[in-house]
Amino acid sequence: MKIDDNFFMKLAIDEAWKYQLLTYPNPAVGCVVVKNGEILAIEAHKTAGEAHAEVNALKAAFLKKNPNDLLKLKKTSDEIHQYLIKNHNNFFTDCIVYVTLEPCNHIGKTPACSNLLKELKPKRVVIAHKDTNKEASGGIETLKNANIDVSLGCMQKEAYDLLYPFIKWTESTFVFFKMAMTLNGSIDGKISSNQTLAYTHTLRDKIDLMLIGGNTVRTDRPTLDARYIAGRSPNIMIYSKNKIFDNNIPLFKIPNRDVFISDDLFKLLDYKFVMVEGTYNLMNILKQRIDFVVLLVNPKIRKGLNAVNEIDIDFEILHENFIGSEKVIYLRKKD
Ligand SMILES: NC(=O)C1=CN([C@@H]2O[C@H](COP(=O)(O)OP(=O)(O)OC[C@H]3O[C@@H](n4cnc5c(N)ncnc54)[C@H](OP(=O)(O)O)[C@@H]3O)[C@@H](O)[C@H]2O)C=CC1
Ligand SMILES: Nc1c(N[C@@H]2O[C@H](COP(=O)(O)O)[C@@H](O)[C@H]2O)[nH]c(=O)[nH]c1=O
Repeated sequence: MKIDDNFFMKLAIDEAWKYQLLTYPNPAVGCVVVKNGEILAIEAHKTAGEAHAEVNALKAAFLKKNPNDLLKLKKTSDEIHQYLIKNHNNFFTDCIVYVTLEPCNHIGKTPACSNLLKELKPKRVVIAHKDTNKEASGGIETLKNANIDVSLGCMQKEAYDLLYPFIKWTESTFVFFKMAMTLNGSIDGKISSNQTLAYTHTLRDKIDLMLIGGNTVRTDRPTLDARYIAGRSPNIMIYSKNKIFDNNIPLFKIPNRDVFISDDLFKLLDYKFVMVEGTYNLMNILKQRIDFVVLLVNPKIRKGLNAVNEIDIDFEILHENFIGSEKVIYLRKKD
């Protein structure tokens, strides 16, 4: 294996995928810091409002070599920025920083990463993809103006796949289809472990709208909240021609959220970040509208409903992660 820019950038991309969709409305971003060939930090942006990937990585890199430094007490992005700018002691001048997205150039909920890098003056900054968001872009210019060597375009295709949900929800609506199954394709009953259900509930907590099929509501009588993480219950659209559902189904009893029944899929376009919880009936109906499929696979074989259907779709695997001993697979339909 060649230890080159692609190698380090791949580490940054893989780290960012661990938080894919969880950073909404921000993009998933990863960052690696290398000092004289040694990897000091592999970090990511984890949730909106908290430190960006670069800030987490620069902090971790500095602490790797200065483990008792007061920096370890600095928690917020603001505090880390200010501390590093005052106390970097030229630590980063022989470092290369790999980042999957152009460092932000604006002050949002956190200060600008381009300004921090400008002050720390790493030897080189390698960037996979330009920022598509006009408000935050311009980081490359800022770094170049500070005489920092910048390379752009390393692993751009992979970085684009990583960035795609952000591009889509910024411009219009990003729709992903979440489905849980066993190895032999059973889709009914409790398939996922509690750890994977907590991941599902974390997604429920982040989205603007959940779409669910009418049969699922009638058969499963679901709750569709985020109780595994004590999170926010999503607003729900039930896709059905039928306007009457049993009011005693638990999902109707959850306070502080909207539930509506509709046969109009254009309603999805009123939202930016939509999760469909479904299987093959709904996937077939929605196949032209789905951006990603998020498949949760529990490696067990069980008897159960194996939703065979007149369905024919080819996918590209974009990424795979483990959640404990289960797999989460991110797929995109091939054209
Ligand atoms: N393992 C997992 O992750 C999951 C498993 N499931 C299971 O899978 C089974 C199948 O679920 P799934 O494939 O998601 O889909 P569903 O069978 O729940 O949903 C399909 C829905 O589409 C509606 N529909 C079809 N055409 C139209 C139209 N033209 N206008 C309006 N509505 C329309 C039907 O509505 P109508 O009500 O009018 O018939 C039907 O309720 C469920 O019963 C559930 O048990 C479900 C979700 C996740
Ligand atoms: N069984 C199953 C899923 N099933 C989905 O969860 C719904 C039930 O939600 P709730 O009533 O809130 O528990 C069910 O109708 C279906 O949409 N999802 C998963 O990630 N893993 C699982 O094992």
